[in-house]
Amino acid sequence: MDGQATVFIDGEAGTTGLGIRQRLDALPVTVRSIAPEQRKDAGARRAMMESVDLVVLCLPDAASREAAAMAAEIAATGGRAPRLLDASTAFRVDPDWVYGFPEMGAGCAAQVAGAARVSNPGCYPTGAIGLLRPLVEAGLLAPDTPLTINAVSGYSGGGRAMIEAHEHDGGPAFLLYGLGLEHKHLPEITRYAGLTRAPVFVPSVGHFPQGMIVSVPLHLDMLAVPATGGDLRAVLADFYAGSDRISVAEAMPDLSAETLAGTDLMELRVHANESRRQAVLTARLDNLGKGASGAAIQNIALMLGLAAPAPRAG
Ligand SMILES: NC(=O)C1=CN([C@@H]2O[C@H](COP(=O)(O)OP(=O)(O)OC[C@H]3O[C@@H](n4cnc5c(N)ncnc54)[C@H](OP(=O)(O)O)[C@@H]3O)[C@@H](O)[C@H]2O)C=CC1
Ligand SMILES: CC(=O)N[C@@H](CCC(=O)OP(=O)(O)O)C(=O)O
Repeated sequence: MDGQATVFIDGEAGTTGLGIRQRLDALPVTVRSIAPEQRKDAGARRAMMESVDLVVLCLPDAASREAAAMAAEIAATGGRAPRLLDASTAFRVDPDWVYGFPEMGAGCAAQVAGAARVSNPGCYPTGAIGLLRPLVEAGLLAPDTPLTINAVSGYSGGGRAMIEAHEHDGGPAFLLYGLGLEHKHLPEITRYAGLTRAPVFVPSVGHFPQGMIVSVPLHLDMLAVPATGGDLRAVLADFYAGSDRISVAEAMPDLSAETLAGTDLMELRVHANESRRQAVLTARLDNLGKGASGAAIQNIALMLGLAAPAPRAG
């Protein structure tokens, strides 16, 4: 690639787009932006697409699908189609897209680096897969274990509309939702955690802007082999030993969801009570950091062959 790579963020003014725009200042790339009044103009977006190396889609699912179709049409008609990184849920389990979770295992970063289309992981799945996949791979959790995942997110997880609802109208202090048990993140959690049985997923949103905890209660006797909380912790610590963003931390008596707001970090913990043979696994992250824009900047750097910037660490 001659000169600096060019990047267009479709949805730059949105919550995730803004976080990516700010982080791009740390990379040697040229960011091309669309005039705000043209941000939904299909012709202007198409022209921008044809002029850059990478388009980052920070749009609702339907608009992402339209944008990806536009890129495919550019390619099919002999135009210069860009590579795509999509922040939405639209393509997370699509076989034509690479799932952009570089820490998920050997070879994942290289797959992202070589891909034409990369799907950025969801915020809740980053915590859930981060906790569960190493334990399934190690044979401690059978793929068909009946699991429950509880989670709480800051209200920025619902994008501009939910931010406005909380900041102008005063949203609910705590809302349990997704009680139809069909949350949009279930397919990617199930697939990339290596499970064959979909977990019961119970998300919630609190009246705070940013931050997230994903937690998985376990009876240790449900494990596939006899093991202690210390064994679970050792597997996780070994899995993430080389990561500068995901760490395995000491168990705590309580956890605040907001502590990692503003960072690109994720902390995993195993809180075990051996005499009861019980444990709770937790992942704490910023839904807008490692759960969205922080992960996107890792994927952008990989796709463009650049060193990832140091993670925001608060
Ligand atoms: N918030 C979070 O924690 C996370 C969000 N995501 C995903 O990122 C994506 C963006 O979410 P988020 O940033 O929160 O949402 P926002 O609502 O904050 O931003 C979406 C942006 O897209 C623009 N937009 C909507 N429709 C179109 C269109 N047809 N053409 C061009 N622009 C359009 C919106 O403009 P306007 O406001 O004027 O309509 C807005 O600027 C979603 O798919 C979401 O699932 C991923 C991980 C975490
Ligand atoms: C609090 C809240 O509403 N959260 C959103 C998830 C965040 C999001 O937009 O999903 P992605 O991370 O997959 O893009 C939800 O449950 O639908």
